[in-house]
Amino acid sequence: MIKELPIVECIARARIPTTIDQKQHTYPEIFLHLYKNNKDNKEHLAIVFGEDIRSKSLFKRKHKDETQYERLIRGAYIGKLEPNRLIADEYKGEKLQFDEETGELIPNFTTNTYNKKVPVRIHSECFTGETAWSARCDCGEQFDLAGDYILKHGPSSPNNERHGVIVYLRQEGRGIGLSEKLKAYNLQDLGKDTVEANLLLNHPADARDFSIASSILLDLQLSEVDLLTNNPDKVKAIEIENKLKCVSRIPMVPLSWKETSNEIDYVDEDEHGKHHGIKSKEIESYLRTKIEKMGHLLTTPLTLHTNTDASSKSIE
Ligand SMILES: Nc1nc2c(ncn2[C@@H]2O[C@H](COP(=O)(O)OP(=O)(O)OP(=O)(O)O)[C@@H](O)[C@H]2O)c(=O)[nH]1
Ligand SMILES: [Zn+2]
Repeated sequence: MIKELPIVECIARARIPTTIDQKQHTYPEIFLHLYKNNKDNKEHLAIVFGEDIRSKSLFKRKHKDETQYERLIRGAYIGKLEPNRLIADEYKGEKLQFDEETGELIPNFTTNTYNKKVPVRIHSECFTGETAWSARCDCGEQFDLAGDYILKHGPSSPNNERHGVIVYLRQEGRGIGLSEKLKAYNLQDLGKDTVEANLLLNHPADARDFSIASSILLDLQLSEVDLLTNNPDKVKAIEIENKLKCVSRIPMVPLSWKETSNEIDYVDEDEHGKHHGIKSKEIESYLRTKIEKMGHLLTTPLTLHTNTDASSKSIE
């Protein structure tokens, strides 16, 4: 069955110098792409590692009279921005060419887009976990791990720039929004698990739609990805026949499980050789529910379960 894909358009892109990878003192630059789409009115994002991964819709000429300055300002330029630069489509002997009819970029061998297989994380917004230090979930940790993974394992170009993408979807609370998620948290404190709480509020266990992520990856002209996730639904949801393939799944093992699992080789250790993951009774129950009720592909460590039958279960 051919999936009907949302239409996405990258409306702006900007270079972000980062604070990540501090141990190696390389501080890589990333390129933040902001998208609009025809399905919801949210501004979804792609955090792109690799200057030469190019968004088709960003580079396309908006109209015949679009000026070079307008293109520079919305981020549709090659090379680097520097004071007094005036031309977006040319840089150090490279020149973009466009189809006169459609305004689309014509790929050529100097200005081609990077289209090899890259690691990708599809991440859903979580204000509580990413901003408010919540120990109820591992979203902040997963976000950081995805960046660390790309910087260690993403394919590199001759200038040592790693390639990968984090698609950041504005689907707070698995799509139910922050206010409903806060109500769900109160239900969880009343003894319900994360799935039961959603259902009691008349929401599905997971209200998300990952098709916008597929459209964004296709717009970035990627056709093969390694997906960083434990969620089998995401793998199924983002694949598009003959266009977008998930070649392999990279498990996201919680850092606090590191002592019982040797699956992470891309995280910096502290001076004592330790990693510091989230430890709380809430995260235990959050992860347990994901594994037992949402089919997440994690091998459960013994400490996670009170009942011995479940404790020996290996789901992968
Ligand atoms: N409704 C609800 N949403 C939650 C709760 N805890 C976290 N979330 C949301 O769950 C989403 C986390 O999703 P992700 O980490 O991207 O994906 P996932 O389905 O957990 O799968 P992974 O790729 O394995 O991490 C975010 O939108 C969070 O805001 C909760 O208790 N209830
Ligand atoms: Zn979260």
